[in-house]
Amino acid sequence: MLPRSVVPERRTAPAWRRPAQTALDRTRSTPAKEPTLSAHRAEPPAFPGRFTASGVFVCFEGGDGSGKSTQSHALAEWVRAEGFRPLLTFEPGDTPVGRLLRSIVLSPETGALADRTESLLYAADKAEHVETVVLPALERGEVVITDRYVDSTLAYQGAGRALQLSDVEWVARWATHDLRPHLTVLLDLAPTSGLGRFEERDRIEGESMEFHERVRAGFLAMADADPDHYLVLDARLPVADISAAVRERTRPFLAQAERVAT
Ligand SMILES: Nc1ncnc2c1ncn2[C@@H]1O[C@H](COP(=O)(O)OP(=O)(O)OP(=O)(O)O)[C@@H](O)[C@H]1O
Ligand SMILES: Cc1cn([C@H]2C[C@H](O)[C@@H](COP(=O)(O)O)O2)c(=O)[nH]c1=O
Repeated sequence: MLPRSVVPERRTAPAWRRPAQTALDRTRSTPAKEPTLSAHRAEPPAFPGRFTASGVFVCFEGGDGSGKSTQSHALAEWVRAEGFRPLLTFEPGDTPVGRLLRSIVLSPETGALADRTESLLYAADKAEHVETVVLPALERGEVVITDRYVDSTLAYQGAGRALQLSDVEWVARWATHDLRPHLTVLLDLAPTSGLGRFEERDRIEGESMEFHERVRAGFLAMADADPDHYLVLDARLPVADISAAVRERTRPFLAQAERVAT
């Protein structure tokens, strides 16, 4: 090994370490460089939200059993029929490490977890998901449809658990590069109805009704605060009616997706 004094200082990263420009670099609200550590200390960074200019990012949110999976599949089918490429995905668990995280957070055998541990495990799943699945697909101009995203952690860990919402949000926004869906569809349903749609309960579904009521209120508050990016639908409506409303709100965004070559 060379002594430190003769190792030339590298002022810029070598080309192989410099990331290529991504869809995220071309978002509408883009601090291209991470603030320095001292900047973080002086002024906590705000999270204004970043929306990619390529591809379309649609998210389904709502309580357990509200119909997210049914509707995400229906939207993906329609997107394909319209001549675009859908990428159907979900949180937690749609990456190799995410599968392990999912089994930890959802398996009843895990038992009690510290609220912060649970929050960080979900955040880790999101970080991996955004970096390896969501962003690359948006970069390719695809229509990414995710069953749950950051709002789920804001509702379940932020409103449901005894954690400071702003802390949960900071971690989740940081984990996801503050990437936001162009549209979030909130399927609103009373927890008694949603949980009544199936018999088995995972670790989170097994929480009290008060917990699930706080989660529902958390989702509704987020949608209320930002109507431009949310579509709230009554999840008791017939499946076909919900699908039609979702298609109508999604259609204008397809202009920024890549058509499949024919
Ligand atoms: N609009 C609807 N009306 C009545 N039943 C519905 C409706 N949408 C979905 N369902 C039924 O409710 C159950 C749960 O639906 P689905 O799996 O799509 O919900 P989910 O929100 O993805 O659930 P989870 O939170 O467990 O992931 C399924 O049996 C599905 O057929
Ligand atoms: C993404 C995310 C999810 N959860 C909870 C919500 C559900 O109870 C489960 C996921 O189960 P699903 O059948 O796949 O919907 O996890 C959460 O608490 N925090 C999150 O960030």
